[in-house]
Amino acid sequence: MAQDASSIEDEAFDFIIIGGGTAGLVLANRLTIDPKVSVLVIEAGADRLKDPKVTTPGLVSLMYDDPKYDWSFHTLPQENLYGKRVSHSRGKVVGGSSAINVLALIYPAQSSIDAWAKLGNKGWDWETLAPYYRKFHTFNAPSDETTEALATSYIDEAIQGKSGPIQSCFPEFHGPLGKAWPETFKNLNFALTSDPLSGQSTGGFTFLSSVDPRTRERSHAGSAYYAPIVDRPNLHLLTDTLVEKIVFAKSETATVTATGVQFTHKGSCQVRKARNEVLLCAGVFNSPQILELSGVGSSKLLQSHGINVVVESLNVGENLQDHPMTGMSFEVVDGLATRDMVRDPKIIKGAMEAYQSSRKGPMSSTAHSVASLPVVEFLSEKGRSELDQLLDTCARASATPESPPFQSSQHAIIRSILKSPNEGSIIIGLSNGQMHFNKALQKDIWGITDPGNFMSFLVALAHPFSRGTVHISSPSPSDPPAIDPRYLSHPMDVEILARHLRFIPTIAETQPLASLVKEGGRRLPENMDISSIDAAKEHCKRNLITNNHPCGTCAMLPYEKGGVVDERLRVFGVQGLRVVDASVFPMIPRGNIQSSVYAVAERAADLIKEDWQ
Ligand SMILES: Cc1cc2nc3c(=O)[nH]c(=O)nc-3n(C[C@H](O)[C@H](O)[C@H](O)COP(=O)(O)OP(=O)(O)OC[C@H]3O[C@@H](n4cnc5c(N)ncnc54)[C@H](O)[C@@H]3O)c2cc1C
Repeated sequence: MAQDASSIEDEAFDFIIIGGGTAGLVLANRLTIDPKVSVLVIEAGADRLKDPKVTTPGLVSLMYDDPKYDWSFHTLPQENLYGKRVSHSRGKVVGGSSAINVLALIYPAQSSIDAWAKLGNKGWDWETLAPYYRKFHTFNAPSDETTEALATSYIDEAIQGKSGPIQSCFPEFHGPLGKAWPETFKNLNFALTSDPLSGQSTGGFTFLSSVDPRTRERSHAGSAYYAPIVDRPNLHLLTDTLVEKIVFAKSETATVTATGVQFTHKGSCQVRKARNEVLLCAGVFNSPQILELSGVGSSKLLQSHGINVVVESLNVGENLQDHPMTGMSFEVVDGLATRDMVRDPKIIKGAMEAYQSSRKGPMSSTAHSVASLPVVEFLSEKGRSELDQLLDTCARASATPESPPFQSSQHAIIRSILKSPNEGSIIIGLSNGQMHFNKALQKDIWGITDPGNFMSFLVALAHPFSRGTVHISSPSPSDPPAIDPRYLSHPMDVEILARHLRFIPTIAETQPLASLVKEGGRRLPENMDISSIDAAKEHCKRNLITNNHPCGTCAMLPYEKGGVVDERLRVFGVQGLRVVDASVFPMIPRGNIQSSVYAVAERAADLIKEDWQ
């Protein structure tokens, strides 16, 4: 249970978990099933399990850029985005980013996960991981009315999770937009090919949400993995506590072992010992930061900040990947209700009352329409040869003597995915409200500042070539790390994104969605020009945001290929230390990544238990 550090003054623990977020709480739950195993979780944020902003799906955007919930990171000025600093929310509460995300439960393509094995990680292929995508969740079937309206009969119940902690369900509140979406993609010859959990699908569909259908509240690592076991005597959680560094011991034979964790709690600096292992689950930006602050990283960088080098590990903080996203908004026909209507306080009041009294209405759900497509222009014979030419030109432009060690094998995998007509290279989402892609802060991107009601199309690159970095900016644990995703630094990324962007008007002009777009209505951004590829590329550069899926900064790869952890997630060069969170993904999977974080953490729990049997 959550407690004061003074009440656990002299204790050592079998495992100390740094970060009570998505992956950290999966480990906490699974490891403490054995009452003989003691676990301490240390979380920088507060316990807000009962906070309506966390629990109510429709209130999600109120948490962004609020330090009570959000680390509110910003990238360094991005060279290819005219110096824009892209804002990155990250959950700073019990449950981590799963407590503030937009609840989309989407599964990756098989090829995305098989890529991990191809890169040298034995046992990390789809076949091994598929059971873990089922283990973390329980699927809840929709009503007949929803099955009909949102075309959800694609669900193959045989492959869905039956007893996992996270609850998945479809929204029972939906309007004409959600209904029109799957039908529109069918009319574009992009009907969903199979249940996405098969790893084999492309096409447009209604996706599941991480919502508990009994309460219509968010189902996240905090509510589903931690809250039910809060009374286990072998589990301890310290909240509002910032980890400063991992403590190491060096043996006579120079073996380095993680022996504990140093943290600040209520203004005092303290250390707790770990008998077995320290499990670093602080997320894609903070995990590499904590390794570097602890002396694990590039000696050149650490020495420049006056930090003692414990283990030289050149790849910490490298290999940062994300799904860059852009899009546009279309005004909808008069009378069609969208999220924009919440600008009227009476409507918010009514929606909140409906949610509180019967768990119904707009507050009970978030966006639920998505599609995964290949580049349509590249499907013809002419298009295929254009793609080959582009790939060759871009490969020449990006190959430099300083190319990172993982680049050529990762790029070969992306090339083969792009060339397959059965793989999606983009995720297109629909949001029922206006969006402002040229803004930097999350709250401004989602702000309802323009008159009128809109629908927005979001286009996110599923398989980016660009790779960035995150490194400490100072020796102080309180200073945010320097985040540099190097968005669009590989020329192929903007080529793909621009082509998909130009496909949006075709979607908007296809029935039945077309009948919901206002004739002669406004479009955002105003004066948008995507009439040529070059103009569309310019739109991408000026209107790029993140789809919030950064990963890869403590990559699971062979060391010489750019790895930080091995295939049992153990940090190279150190005993008793693993990383378990989105930072270990060697390559970003297609689609939203929380399902992969849960699956990886479930598998990690099994690996840890196996090693300590
Ligand atoms: C705004 C947003 C929307 C998203 N939407 C979706 C979506 O709809 N669907 C989807 O699939 N994915 C979504 N994602 C992505 C997904 O939620 C994350 O990738 C995933 O939850 C990350 O899990 P994690 O375990 O790696 O890190 P986190 O869940 O972020 O956990 C890290 C934890 O470590 C703690 N921590 C960090 N540093 C320290 C320190 N020094 N001391 C103590 N504690 C520390 C943090 O406070 C946090 O609780 C979204 C993410 C965001 C931010």
